[in-house]
Amino acid sequence: MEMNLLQEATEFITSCYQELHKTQSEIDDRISDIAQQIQLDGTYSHLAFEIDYGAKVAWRNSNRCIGRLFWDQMHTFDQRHLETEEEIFMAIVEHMKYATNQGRIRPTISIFPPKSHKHHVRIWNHQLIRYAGYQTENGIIGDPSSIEFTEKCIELGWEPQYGRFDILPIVIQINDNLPKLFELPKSSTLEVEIRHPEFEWFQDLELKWYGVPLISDMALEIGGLRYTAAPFNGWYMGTEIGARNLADEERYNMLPKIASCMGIDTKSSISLWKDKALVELNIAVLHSFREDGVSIVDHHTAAQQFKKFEEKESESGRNVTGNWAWLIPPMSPATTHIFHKPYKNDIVKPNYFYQAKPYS
Ligand code: HEM
Ligand SMILES: N=C(Nc1cccc(CNC[C@@H]2CCCN2)c1)c1cccs1
Repeated sequence: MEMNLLQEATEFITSCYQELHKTQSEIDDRISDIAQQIQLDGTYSHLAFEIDYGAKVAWRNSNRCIGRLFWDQMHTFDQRHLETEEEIFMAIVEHMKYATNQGRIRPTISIFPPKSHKHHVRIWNHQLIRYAGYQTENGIIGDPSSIEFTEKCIELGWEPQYGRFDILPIVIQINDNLPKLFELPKSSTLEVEIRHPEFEWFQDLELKWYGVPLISDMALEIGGLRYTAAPFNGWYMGTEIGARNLADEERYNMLPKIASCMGIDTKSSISLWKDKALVELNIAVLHSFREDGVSIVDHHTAAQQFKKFEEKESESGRNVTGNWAWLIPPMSPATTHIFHKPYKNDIVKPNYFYQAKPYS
């Protein structure tokens, strides 16, 4: 059933204040204060501790996330006072430097003004750091999943470089103004060159990936308010890079090349050449990040951490919700406990949600 703003706010304040061991009278006072704000203004605003807690619980409620053990250890940058695209871009660079931390990645979220009648902030990027993709007459260059957004950037004046790993500009739009483009400084985009611990030839593939995954296109919903620009980061699980981004046929499609460099017959599947290439690519990703001191987790360790999360949640008297198809890793899924049990995919708020693309 559809809840109105006051009902959503009441539900959030009640659960948030109870979990923070506040008194019933504090809850009642806060709710009547919010009711007054909504009466007067049609909306309300969160206190700093409410928004910090809401962002953490939204992570705890993210059914597709295997990394939730650390849900209460995230840094929140409260940037709700910022008004211009330039200020927002500077805050994004500050977030990236803080989160990167020379490789010892810190889970971090920056929260820009929520959607209201006055303003609506959108970051057009899917992730703050991502490689461009180009459809050219002799094939695709770069990341195929970025082709549409790259074309948009070029339309808005961005100069294409037609390389395999060109970092895209940040595109920020406020209300219906023309979106503004900003180039990221090199110092804010740590990258890892992929090499293999045994195969010398691996580095000749000239593969690399960026160190910090920073999702910037999801909306954070807390107590009925929608934060449409709230970029967040954690660290990578190795399979995201090694079993999807560099492996998928519609991404960098590296498995045939790796298998042939390994001298494996790729003509028939029965040699399991794809699987052998996949394992070595993932070994290379984990090895390179680890050797460069950039945080990363292998899918076995991540699954163990998720198990601990499940145990901690039940100790706290909370049910764990999850999306099984997303929680199992894309490599050797049945070697994790996740594969062998069901999860209820109920949607609980606060949470992070997809939102309509701001461009067509
Ligand atoms: C700290 C390390 C973290 C790790 C290793 C991790 C791992 C993952 C992985 C592997 C996925 C699946 C992504 C995919 O298959 O495309 C995922 C999904 C997700 N994670 Fe985490 N995560 C971490 C931190 C976070 C943080 C800090 C947040 C938010 C505050 C978060 C929120 C989410 C959400 C919302 C999804 C679903 C995204 C979608 O539906 O497309 N995660 N996570
Ligand atoms: N390790 C991460 N991976 C991650 C998390 C959320 C979303 C995504 C991107 N998911 C969408 C892509 C594109 C289609 C299927 N996967 C990656 C994190 C990103 C930000 C915080 S943790």
